[in-house]
Amino acid sequence: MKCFAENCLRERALGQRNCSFSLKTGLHIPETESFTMSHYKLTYFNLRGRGEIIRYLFAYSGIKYEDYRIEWADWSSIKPTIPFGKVPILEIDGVIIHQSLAIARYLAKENGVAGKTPLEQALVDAIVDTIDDFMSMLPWAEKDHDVKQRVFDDLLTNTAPGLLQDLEKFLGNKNWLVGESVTWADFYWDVCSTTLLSLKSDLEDSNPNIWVLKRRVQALPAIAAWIQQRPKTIL
Ligand SMILES: N[C@@H](CCC(=O)N[C@@H](CS)C(=O)NCC(=O)O)C(=O)O
Repeated sequence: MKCFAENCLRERALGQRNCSFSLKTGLHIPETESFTMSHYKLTYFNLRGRGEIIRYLFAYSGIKYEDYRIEWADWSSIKPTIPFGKVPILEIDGVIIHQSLAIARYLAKENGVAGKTPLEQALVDAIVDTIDDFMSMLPWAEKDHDVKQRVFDDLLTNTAPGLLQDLEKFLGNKNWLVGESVTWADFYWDVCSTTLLSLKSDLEDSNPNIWVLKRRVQALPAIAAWIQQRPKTIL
């Protein structure tokens, strides 16, 4: 039987721990024969988009996963097979989780970057949701090119600076957005700000501390390696 002792979960996912679980004693028993490594399959498009925060968490944790990237041409036939019809989804040993932030939060909890206490976790979630509120206002799927351009310009010029100022204030002189160590809120800031800068590079001209934070995230060895090796896509 698989061991679910808390301190074994991460090592098991990494394939570093072989253990089983005694129903008699409730303790884990280091053994090899019962060991099975979870299989993770991420399904998304060939974009950073809403899949990238999940890829960051896999990169940071070192857990192996299948990074399945759907071709646009295949999407209409794949969509009906996906629960709720949207991606990203993450399959873990046959269980499917949908919603990018639910997936990311799960991986963050499993890998110790969700915040150290319930209060920190609430603050991390609040920052992620605040950034996500803005990213979700951008009309990604708008068909009318002129309307899309106009709304993007308006949001990036008139709304984004206020958000960045608020984040700068929240961060203050701290190294990380929440607590004493990196959390997935820092990852989400890096992922989303990369997209924002690709749309409007002069956003970097003010609010210096949040851009220092971005460089701090990108300097984490596992994240730096992922950025270097990931497929190059526009978004
Ligand atoms: N809130 C969802 C949004 C999911 C979503 O809208 N996904 C888009 C791609 S970013 C999608 O599947 N679009 C294709 C479609 O709706 O047919 C999440 O964060 O996962």
